[in-house]
Amino acid sequence: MDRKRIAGARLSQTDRNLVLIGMPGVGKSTLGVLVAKALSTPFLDTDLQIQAEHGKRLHEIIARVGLARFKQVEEEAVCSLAVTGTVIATGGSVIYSDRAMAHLKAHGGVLWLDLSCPLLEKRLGDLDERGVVRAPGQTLQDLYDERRPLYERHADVRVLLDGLDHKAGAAAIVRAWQAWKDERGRD
Ligand SMILES: Nc1ncnc2c1ncn2[C@@H]1O[C@H](COP(=O)(O)OP(=O)(O)O)[C@@H](O)[C@H]1O
Ligand SMILES: O=C(O)C1=C[C@@H](OP(=O)(O)O)[C@@H](O)[C@H](O)C1
Ligand SMILES: [Mg+2]
Repeated sequence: MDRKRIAGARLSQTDRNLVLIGMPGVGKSTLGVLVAKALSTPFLDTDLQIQAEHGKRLHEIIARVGLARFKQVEEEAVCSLAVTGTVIATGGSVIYSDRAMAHLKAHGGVLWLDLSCPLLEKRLGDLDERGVVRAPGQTLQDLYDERRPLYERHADVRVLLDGLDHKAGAAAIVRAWQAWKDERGRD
């Protein structure tokens, strides 16, 4: 379906995308797949789209083009999405782009996956190997403090994942999604 048709269409409730945002390592990509399986929807990971377009890993793209350009690349990739009824895992830095977030929100509900910073720290290895949009010397805690208000601002719902394994985390997301739709009178 092309973007014009989506923009002009009245999305039915089931057409809404379920959009996952949150810090790197919180589980958007892995839990997103489980949620898509549970809801019998397609799954799309914007990071994988960007990697496939460039034929490179994210940290290599960031190293090559720099942080500012990477944010533009991410914004362009997100703004060109034209899917419906899909679980979308975003990259953790997408919330720096108001334009990307507006595009995602126009066609979806946004769930912020949150995990306390010490738990996140335990889970993540070398941030440089992972490829994270951060200034030199910025710690994970610094990044969490910087981004928390942005995730909060852009999210329709926050899902706290502390103490939940993959299965329980995915189930919590599905519950939060259904509750959000029920609250808004959606199916
Ligand atoms: N609920 C969870 N409990 C334990 N480990 C998890 C959980 N969710 C994700 N992980 C692990 O954390 C790592 C990062 O997950 P990933 O989905 O890549 O995060 P993101 O896409 O948000 O950066 C992966 O190794 C994944 O298996
Ligand atoms: O938070 C970030 O700065 C980033 C997170 C990555 O995705 P995940 O959130 O899936 O790790 C990826 O988009 C990119 O390397 C930048
Ligand atoms: Mg991911």
